[in-house]
Amino acid sequence: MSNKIIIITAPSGAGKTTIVKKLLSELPQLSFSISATTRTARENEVHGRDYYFLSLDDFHQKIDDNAFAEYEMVYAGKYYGTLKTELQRIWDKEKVPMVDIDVKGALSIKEKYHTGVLTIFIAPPTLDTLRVRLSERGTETQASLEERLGKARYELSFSHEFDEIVVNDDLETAYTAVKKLVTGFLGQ
Ligand SMILES: Nc1ncnc2c1ncn2[C@@H]1O[C@H](COP(=O)(O)OP(=O)(O)OP(=O)(O)O)[C@@H](O)[C@H]1O
Ligand SMILES: Nc1nc2c(ncn2[C@@H]2O[C@H](COP(=O)(O)O)[C@@H](O)[C@H]2O)c(=O)[nH]1
Repeated sequence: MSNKIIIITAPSGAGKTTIVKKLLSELPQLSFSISATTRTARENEVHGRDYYFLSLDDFHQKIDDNAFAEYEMVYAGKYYGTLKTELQRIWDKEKVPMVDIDVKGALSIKEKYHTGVLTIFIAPPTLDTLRVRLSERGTETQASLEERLGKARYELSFSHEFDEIVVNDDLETAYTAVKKLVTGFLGQ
């Protein structure tokens, strides 16, 4: 298999992680690209499964070593990045990295790797829906929720830069649309 990459991006709360998890459970050709981050682990998150949780010093060292395919300061002064070694680890298994990252990071990878990259933007039906979903997920403080919603307005203006846009209103409908795009890209 050639070195393909699938990127799913969206404003926080649009549902990309929900869709990505289901794709990973149904398509064994895919493997989750584990990002590095300087944010602290949430309850139930495991180092090396959900993220590589790094100290700020370690993250800076990897920036200096040019170890990232892309990285961004995404929220609350915390860095998130896709390690080149992570993409290679997945390609070495003859699988396709499933990359779940923010909009700017997605645009960087698209620009850097050009061919063999499928980019899908998951759009929320409305900004109000995002607020409800993030509140009900129960992971955000009032301040972090407002930060994510503020960024969402900006990120939505980049949706046209991606190969495909899928609106996640009804989850099953959105998932079916994304799966069709992914299997088409994988050549099935
Ligand atoms: N179509 C949908 N209808 C209703 N709720 C949904 C739908 N899709 C996802 N959700 C719920 O919305 C919340 C946000 O979804 P999810 O965590 O997948 O978003 P995300 O885009 O990955 O956010 P983040 O970037 O912050 O990780 C979750 O609680 C999820 O169960
Ligand atoms: N640019 C990157 N963005 C990333 C990466 N890994 C995750 N993310 C995005 O960060 C936010 C917040 O995630 P959370 O786990 O704190 O809720 C979310 O939008 C992710 O998609 C990455 O490597 N690079």
